[in-house]
Amino acid sequence: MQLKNAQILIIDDDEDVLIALKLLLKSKVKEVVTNKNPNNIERLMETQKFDAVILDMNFNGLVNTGNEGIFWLNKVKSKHPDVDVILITAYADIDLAIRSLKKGATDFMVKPWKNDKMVQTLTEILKKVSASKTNRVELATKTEMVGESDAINDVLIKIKKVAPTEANILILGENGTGKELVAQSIHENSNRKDQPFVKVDIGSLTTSLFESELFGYKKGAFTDAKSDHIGRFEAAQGGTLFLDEIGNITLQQQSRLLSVLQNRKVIPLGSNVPVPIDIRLICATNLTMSQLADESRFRKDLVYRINTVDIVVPPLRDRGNDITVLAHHFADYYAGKYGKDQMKFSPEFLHKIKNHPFPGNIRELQHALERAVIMADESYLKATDLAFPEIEQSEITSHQKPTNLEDLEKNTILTVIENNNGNISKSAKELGLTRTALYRRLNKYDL
Ligand SMILES: Nc1ncnc2c1ncn2[C@@H]1O[C@H](COP(=O)(O)OP(=O)(O)OP(=O)(O)O)[C@@H](O)[C@H]1O
Repeated sequence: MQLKNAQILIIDDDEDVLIALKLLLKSKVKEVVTNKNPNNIERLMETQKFDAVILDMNFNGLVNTGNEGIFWLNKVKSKHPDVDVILITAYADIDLAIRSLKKGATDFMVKPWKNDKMVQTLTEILKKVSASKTNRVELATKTEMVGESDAINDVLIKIKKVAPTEANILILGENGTGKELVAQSIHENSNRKDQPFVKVDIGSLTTSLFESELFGYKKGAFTDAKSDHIGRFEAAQGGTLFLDEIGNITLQQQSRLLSVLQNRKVIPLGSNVPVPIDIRLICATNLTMSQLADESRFRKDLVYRINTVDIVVPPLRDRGNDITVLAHHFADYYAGKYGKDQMKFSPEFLHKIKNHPFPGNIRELQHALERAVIMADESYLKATDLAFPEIEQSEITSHQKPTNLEDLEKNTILTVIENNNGNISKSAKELGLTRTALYRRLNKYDL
């Protein structure tokens, strides 16, 4: 990344430091946000994406041990491992420098810093590829698989292991979790990457289309067969065939598929000449393994055949902070697509997104963000810009809805503040509280 595109957060309780750094960096980077209170770091970093944080080490004027800096460094790194942190301190201390570097700081500066050294350090840090800074598994993929959670990292580790093999892969996961993206990643990281990747939504093929689509046909094989047509198996020759929604095919279709996979040959309709096929097979389904094991629904021998290795893609609700990371990713993407400024999130927007169960997973989040970016009047996404489709809402089971009193109170407070455009006095009045009582509740719920 180039310095001019970077967004930098500076946290220091010394106003003069904040002003000096802002003046130095303002014209060189995309955005500089300054703040005096380290307690605000978490909120700031959730509502906006930062590429680097410049962090003071001594917030308590009385004790200059630097421990506070390391405490806040740990906080930043635990939630945002990709973000570079440069620590600054007025007290040169080599032990402290080494300690902070071991704890994940990218660099360390002593006050007063030299302006050109600060700019040079930032430039060099941002130039580095993020892959070298985290233990996230990096894959060669055209479509980026965004996410920092352990759950998605486990999937990436598995992809990296299985991709170079010829093993048949079965991908399991709820709708919209990214199964197709996983299949593409496997192909793009395999030895077949320069050959075709062919996707067939096999679950939606009617009985009559099943064979002609998959195995092809010869001219005259049936009334509408005006010319020869190669099937998807042949189209994927040398590459990867991705059969999506495999759990939805009939027992008869399963037996046809099994025989092709066993013989590694297809016979196009209207022909009696078998065509040898060389494909790597990846299948996907939103059924669980135990549903697939139900023999009245799915042939056991076919399950064995398609499933040398299985990869389970976790639902979004089990991916922790990935919801925020993906939301920023889609907000940036759609802001670019629709020619808008980069979007920031209001705390209420963030709260709403973090508390939605996302039954439609990443696809639902993606659509919600696209809509929010389109509807937003300014470059600040508010909770009211966020709407979740009825179709997904109906799938939310009652136990996922907030039922405890604290959640209800929290949601009511957020809605009222939003309706009053963030005006605390008006919101307190509407809620029948004093301003202090409202602030106490905002504090209690970390809002
Ligand atoms: N980790 C990710 N990072 C960025 N985008 C993602 C990620 N995972 C999924 N997506 C996006 O979410 C959408 C849904 O993903 P995908 O089609 O791969 O899901 P799926 O599980 O195959 O869905 P279905 O079961 O409905 O076929 C796509 O637009 C995809 O690009």
